[in-house]
Amino acid sequence: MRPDEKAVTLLSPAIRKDLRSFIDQRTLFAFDLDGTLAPITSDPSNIVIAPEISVRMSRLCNLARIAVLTGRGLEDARSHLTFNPHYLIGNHGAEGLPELDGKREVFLNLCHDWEHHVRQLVVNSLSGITVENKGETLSIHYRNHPDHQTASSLILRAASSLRPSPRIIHGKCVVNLVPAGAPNKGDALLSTMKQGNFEKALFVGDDETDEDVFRLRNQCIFGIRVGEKESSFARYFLSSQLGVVDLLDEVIRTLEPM
Ligand SMILES: O=P(O)(O)OC[C@H]1O[C@H](O[C@H]2O[C@H](CO)[C@@H](O)[C@H](O)[C@H]2O)[C@H](O)[C@@H](O)[C@@H]1O
Repeated sequence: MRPDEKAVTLLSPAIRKDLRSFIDQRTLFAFDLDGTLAPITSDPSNIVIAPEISVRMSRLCNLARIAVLTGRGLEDARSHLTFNPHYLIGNHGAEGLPELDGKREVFLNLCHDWEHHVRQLVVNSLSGITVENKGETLSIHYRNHPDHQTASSLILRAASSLRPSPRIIHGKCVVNLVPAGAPNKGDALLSTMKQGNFEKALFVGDDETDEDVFRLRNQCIFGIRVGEKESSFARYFLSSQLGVVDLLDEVIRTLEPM
């Protein structure tokens, strides 16, 4: 890391102070994966959690309870993790919660049908568009199409013609289609807190799907967004993904016995 990068990746004194007085060993520490634990890359299969983050996450797993809440499918997410979280929730909240067992089949069938239609409507006619069918949800990526605006409008038009209508979540060069009524990341975090009797949680995320947690505006959740955004509901921000290292250091320092 260059010295000028280091300056902007340090936590602000305000977050540091609030964080120290909020967290303790009984807090659930929840993290998003893409854009938070791993930097964004052009190929979704090539993400890498940096060694500086891996080593700190493994340490944190021994000090407290850790959850990863990701838009990826569970098995895919697991294949990229370098530590073993105590809770792993996939598909934006639609996979991995105990209360979802009976709904899996319905979600899989819906996504199978949507994938078929989306391929016919956009993928076959536009270059650089890929559909990631993750079982319970679909992600339609347009990062590799030369005109992002045109690609996203065409994908949105196709998505809004699907029946039954999906919930549409925008993301980084991606449009996510989620079955209506499936839990979102906010629901998933609250459910995991209840399941494990956690009174408080810290959550770090970077994207629209993570706003479902920030939007709760729950005093028991310390929400931190990676990357400032005016319209975000998050209370705290890190200027970039590199700031996660300093955040983890602060958490570990606060939790470790003196
Ligand atoms: O909730 P997350 O863990 O942040 O997952 C959100 C989506 O992440 C992946 O797509 C995004 O990251 C890719 C790799 O950096 C990038 O190439 C892509 O443009 C991003 O949209 C993943 O592929 C999706 O399934 C997740 O929903």
